[in-house]
Amino acid sequence: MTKESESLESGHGVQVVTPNDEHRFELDEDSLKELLLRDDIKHLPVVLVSVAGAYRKGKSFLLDFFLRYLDKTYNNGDDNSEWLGAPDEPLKGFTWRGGSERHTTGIHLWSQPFKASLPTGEKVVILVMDTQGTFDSNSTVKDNATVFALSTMLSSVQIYNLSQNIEEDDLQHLQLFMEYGRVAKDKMEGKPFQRLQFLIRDWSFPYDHPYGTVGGEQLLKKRLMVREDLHEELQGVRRDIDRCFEQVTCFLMPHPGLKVSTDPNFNGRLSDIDPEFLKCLSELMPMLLAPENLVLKKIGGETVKARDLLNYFRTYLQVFNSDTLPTPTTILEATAEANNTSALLEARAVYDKLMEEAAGASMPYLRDEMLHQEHARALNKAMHAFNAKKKMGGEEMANSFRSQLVKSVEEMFVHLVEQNKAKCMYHMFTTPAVFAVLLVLGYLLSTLGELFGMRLLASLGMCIVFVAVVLLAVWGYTRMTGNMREVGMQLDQIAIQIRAYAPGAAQPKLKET
Ligand SMILES: Nc1nc2c(ncn2[C@@H]2O[C@H](COP(=O)(O)OP(=O)(O)OP(=O)(O)O)[C@@H](O)[C@H]2O)c(=O)[nH]1
Ligand SMILES: [Mg+2]
Repeated sequence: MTKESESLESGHGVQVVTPNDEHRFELDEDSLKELLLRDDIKHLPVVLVSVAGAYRKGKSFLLDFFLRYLDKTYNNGDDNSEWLGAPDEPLKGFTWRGGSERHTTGIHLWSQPFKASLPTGEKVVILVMDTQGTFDSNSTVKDNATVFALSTMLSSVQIYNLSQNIEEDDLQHLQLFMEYGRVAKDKMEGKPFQRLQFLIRDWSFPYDHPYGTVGGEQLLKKRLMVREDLHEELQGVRRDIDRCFEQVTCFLMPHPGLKVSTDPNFNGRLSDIDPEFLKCLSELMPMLLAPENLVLKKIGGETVKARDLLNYFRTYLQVFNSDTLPTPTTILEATAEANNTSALLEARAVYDKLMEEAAGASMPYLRDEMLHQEHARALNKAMHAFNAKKKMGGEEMANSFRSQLVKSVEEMFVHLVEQNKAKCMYHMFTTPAVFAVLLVLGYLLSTLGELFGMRLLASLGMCIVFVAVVLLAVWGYTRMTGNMREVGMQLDQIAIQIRAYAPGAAQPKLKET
């Protein structure tokens, strides 16, 4: 399914992960498939921007500005100067609200993916993720860790939304991935995660560090500095953050004004927001979302495509739905399996495409040896595609997935052989029947011509009879002797074409591959 004309108004947040009463998380696979397997995006590399952090800190609110920026930049041409919108326009998108009770639960993705081109010309798709706030009174430590871990592992840009400052606790919450990252680092190419963006809301000390990137970098340097006097564990977290993320940045946001934080009737309109906050938003958006700053999701050194993401969602949900938090080794093994599965599915798609072109349901009958040749060629190409992908989990795991690929392809081939035979059987009956009907029609035409003294009609009838007899004889010869198979196939095609003119006649639909 392709959705060409989308406006922000018609989009909505899709809850793809929902917590249940037993503190487990359920994946809405159907919704996820509808989004990730769209024909126009499933093959595109993914940029996944997520916002995570404590509850009631303006995450969903901020994401709605992301959506406005993305919509103006990627759906409405090049000029995005007016992206902030009109002064009294209510802020829509992911639902947000005031009050002290938590609002967003589980994980939501925006229903409209944004298609973009990198400066290199490469086409990518940008997905936006909103997450459940952590540390509300309904969630356990495991719930919090799960949502945070899922969003960090699935995103290429994790925006860590913090209120007022970077505290030691905030760094501690990154511990689980840091341990994972440490284990993963030795087993995969490159750093396990891409970009970690600290976003400090309501920064109140611009005289220490100014709002925006400059102050953010100063603060980050201070907070992440590995000082000798720090406890061993605290030094470890700092080192791990650096080891695990390709890029760690920080941005200081001013307070948005009292209307935003305290007015129950505030609807997000710009005129109620402090201009300094809007100025900083205008600095932050291109820093994260302009084409030259987009960060692709990579796992095990391999770029993740939209359809692969489905696989990773499934895998991570399964891993995190155990009774206790999974160990880094368990997560790593699951990641390696998902990574091999993606390579397998991509290779299988290569085989399917080539065989569809050569012997798909709509293609004519193919001689047995040619069908085998096509199969060998397609399998070879599929193997090549599988081998070309960087894979985690070592040679042993890759071998096991390689065998699975061969097995699934061979099963498919059995089906293709049957389908091909069915096409042959179809012609076995159809072709002689068409030529026989032609013969009878010719005979009738010549008899009528004789009867009414119309010699031209009689001669035409005899010609048709003659041609039909020759066609029948040649076709019979090719079938009985197996000689001149190309000629036989040509005759089958001629019969199909003649039959297409017959009223109400159509070739029966053969089973789709
Ligand atoms: N103080 C302050 N309030 C903000 C800021 N941005 C948004 N708000 C307000 O914070 C409240 C909560 O906003 P949401 O976007 O729903 O917060 P959230 O983090 O998504 O909350 P949960 O979904 O419950 O985790 C709203 O009343 C917003 O107007 C900010 O930068 N500072
Ligand atoms: Mg929210």
